[in-house]
Amino acid sequence: MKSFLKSFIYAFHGIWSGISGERNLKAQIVVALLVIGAGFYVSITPEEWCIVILCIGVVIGLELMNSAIESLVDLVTLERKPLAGKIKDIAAGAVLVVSCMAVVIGIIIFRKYLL
Ligand SMILES: Nc1ncnc2c1ncn2[C@@H]1O[C@H](COP(=O)(O)OP(=O)(O)OP(=O)(O)O)[C@@H](O)[C@H]1O
Repeated sequence: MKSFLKSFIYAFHGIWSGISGERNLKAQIVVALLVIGAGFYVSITPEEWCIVILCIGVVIGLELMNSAIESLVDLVTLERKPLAGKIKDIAAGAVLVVSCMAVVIGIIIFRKYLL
């Protein structure tokens, strides 16, 4: 039980260091808060809330993973190497794919309330 609690504390510490160190993550959290505010404002349905929360979680979770991969690459080498750049670019690309998907889903959900 104690180690379970410790893993939670380490995970929260990881989330906090990701947020405090990464500009992109801060921006994504601001956008997520705006979307949540908009959701309350236009009273989206429970099903729409599930989709919105899932999108926010996936984008922020993947961004945290991207930060971890960037840190790992920097730990392995701080020299400019094509493979290091490629790894960082692929990880950033994964965030971009999911972010675009979240934007499209957001437009589909909020469109009917805005029109
Ligand atoms: N070690 C490296 N070797 C080659 N290219 C790199 C390396 N590190 C980063 N890059 C390239 O720079 C892009 C941005 O990387 P990153 O966000 O880590 O910033 P940085 O270039 O290390 O500088 P900073 O951390 O100051 O923003 C990567 O997506 C990659 O294309």
